[in-house]
Amino acid sequence: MSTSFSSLPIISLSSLSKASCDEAELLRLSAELDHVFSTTGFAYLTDLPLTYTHEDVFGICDEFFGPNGVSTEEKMKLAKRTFVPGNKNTYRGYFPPQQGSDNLKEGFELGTPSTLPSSSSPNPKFNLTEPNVFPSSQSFRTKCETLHTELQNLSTKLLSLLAVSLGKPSTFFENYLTNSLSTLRLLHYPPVPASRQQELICTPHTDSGILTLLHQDSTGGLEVLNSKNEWIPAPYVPGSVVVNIGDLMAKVSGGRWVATLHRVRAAKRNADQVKGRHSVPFFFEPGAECVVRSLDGEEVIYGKHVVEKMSGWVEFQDVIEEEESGLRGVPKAVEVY
Ligand SMILES: O=C(O)CCC(=O)C(=O)O
Ligand SMILES: [Fe+2]
Repeated sequence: MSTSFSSLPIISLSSLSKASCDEAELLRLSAELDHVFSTTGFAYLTDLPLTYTHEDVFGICDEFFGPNGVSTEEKMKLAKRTFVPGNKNTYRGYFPPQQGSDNLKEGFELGTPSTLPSSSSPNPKFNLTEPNVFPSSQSFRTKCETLHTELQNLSTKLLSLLAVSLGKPSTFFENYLTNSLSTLRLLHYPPVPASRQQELICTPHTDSGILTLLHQDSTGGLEVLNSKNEWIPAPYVPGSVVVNIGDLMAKVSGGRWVATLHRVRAAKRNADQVKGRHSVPFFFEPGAECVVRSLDGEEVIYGKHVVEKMSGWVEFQDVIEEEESGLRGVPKAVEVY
């Protein structure tokens, strides 16, 4: 159960960067993670074992979404097939703002830089293991791939700490790593007009998967729900990423950990907020064929779980057919992990 917290706890990961890690320190860190996931479900992680800075991350966003970034024409070449029926990519790539919905964000998504063996998709409309697509800039691609690799490594370390906190061997979640479908998502919420300040730009949701690591810019607006039904602001803490667990991991833990509701409201606008908001969630995901077992014995195939989660997404709708019959409507929802 989520508790009546009034701010998110901060956990230092400095011990993960040390050449030789003290066993007692790792046990303490594992207990700390267990505590936050059993109470708030959310925390800030600081002293990160990452080689790039917060500025580097948002520099990447600017390279894609900024005024000198990727042109609309090039973005549409990278758009998923739902948005551009002639394109090959179904699962990775660009998604444009959804006109007509209250959720005007655009995003660019990639999976692992490694080639994944193809897997029989639970739904023929999506190829979960398809290769990434990128704009022409090689340096943009390299930076995105580095970010993905480092966040995957960090997630791997967190998973072994979480395994220990459950009284299991540190390798307990190792089967999640084979052909992992983890997704790195660059997000841009365009600035909202003054009349819409404080309105929701990302509707309340829990993340559906295992573990999320979120880089957010300093715009603010992220809020997390506590047990008293109060929305607690989670502003940017310098040098941090926000970590939270998803519905599936809450289930894996037999309900010990909590997947907490969160949302984003448009921040009060000031002169330097012409860019809108950028955030970069990394969703740690097992492989499509991974059997995710809960402590209470339930099992789900991860690929099946993903496709079920997507049933509310715009990609899931038969847009091409609807377009052909002139019926294209407002999507039910945009992607939320
Ligand atoms: O943009 C944010 O800060 C949060 C995004 C988020 O919660 C999500 O994509 O699941
Ligand atoms: Fe989320």
